[in-house]
Amino acid sequence: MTLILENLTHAYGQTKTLQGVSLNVEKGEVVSLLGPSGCGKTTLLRLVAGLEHLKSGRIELDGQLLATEGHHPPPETRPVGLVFQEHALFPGMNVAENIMFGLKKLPAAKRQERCRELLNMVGLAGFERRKPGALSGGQQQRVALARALAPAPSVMLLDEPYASVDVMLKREMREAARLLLKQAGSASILVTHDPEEALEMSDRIAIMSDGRILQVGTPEDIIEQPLAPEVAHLFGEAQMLDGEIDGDFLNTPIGRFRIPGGSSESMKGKLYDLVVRPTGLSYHADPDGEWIVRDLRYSSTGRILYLTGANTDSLSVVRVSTGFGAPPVVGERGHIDLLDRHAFLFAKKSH
Ligand SMILES: Nc1ncnc2c1ncn2[C@@H]1O[C@H](COP(=O)(O)OP(=O)(O)OP(=O)(O)O)[C@@H](O)[C@H]1O
Repeated sequence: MTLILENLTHAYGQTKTLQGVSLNVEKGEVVSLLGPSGCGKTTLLRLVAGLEHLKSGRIELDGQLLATEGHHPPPETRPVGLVFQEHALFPGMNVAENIMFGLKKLPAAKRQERCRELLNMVGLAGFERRKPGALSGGQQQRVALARALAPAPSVMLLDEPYASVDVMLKREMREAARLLLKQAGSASILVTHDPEEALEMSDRIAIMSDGRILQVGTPEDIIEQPLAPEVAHLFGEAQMLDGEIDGDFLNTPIGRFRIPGGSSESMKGKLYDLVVRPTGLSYHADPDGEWIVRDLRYSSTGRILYLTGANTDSLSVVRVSTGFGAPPVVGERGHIDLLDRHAFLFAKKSH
């Protein structure tokens, strides 16, 4: 076990930012913190980096205490590499000088050897003498990654590093960065609010909300077995609907759905959140059906149908995934079935 965060709390004045966060990150593992703006992701990174003082809890690295209440070693003494969105390369230094900045303790020959190695790793051999201003955004980001990795830190912290990169480049950079981080063997934490980025980059994802971690798991766990509506809602174009159990059906404002396997006695009359992805529903045409096809869209994984309830005036749609067979006709009626996968019922908490 490399990095252990234990029951961390933090507040800026009266605002509680972290409320008892615990997380372990193994050597060579990439863990993403995923959650909405303001949930405390950056604060968690800043605590590990030493840019904020911990109010309570402890941070351990390789069995050694790194920080706790009253013990805050300064950032430059921590074996931590940082990559932020605004990559903060030194504009007056060339690429090689930027990368070698954290290697001052090494003899010059070793420094240059490490710099060459890193430039090869990030695919920028030959760019040594360029100034950051003469590089593309993607190249600057790779230099920032090389600079952070140069001293071989035990921990790498990345805060929305690809937020300003265009979509096509983003995928390539994420793949390359993940391989580099795995190769470097650091315990890495990546902050993002983009579920796709978390899925592409991570061995595990920690879903955060309001200063707490709601769930930690592999991408597969998080997608297939979400433990809270907020978690289920993040992935795969999910929709969240309020509903009340009525026999074996869930009545929602936009229509009713049969519950696969029926409802149990204890569910009857209770309020639920239904979180459903288009892939969690199936459709078949039926002139007596309770749903009307309003629109459809082609996607790389099949067609998405947009349906409204035939017995409501609501124009709110439910999205249903179908295959590539003959498309339904706009205006036709049909049935929708909730499937066992990708449709999740969560009992509403009573207040
Ligand atoms: N220096 C500060 N002083 C006071 N409040 C702060 C400070 N930094 C952050 N906060 C507040 O703490 C909360 C958590 O902020 P934090 O930056 O950790 O969230 P985040 O999840 O990283 O958000 P984002 O995705 O927008 O960067 C927010 O309510 C924010 O307004």
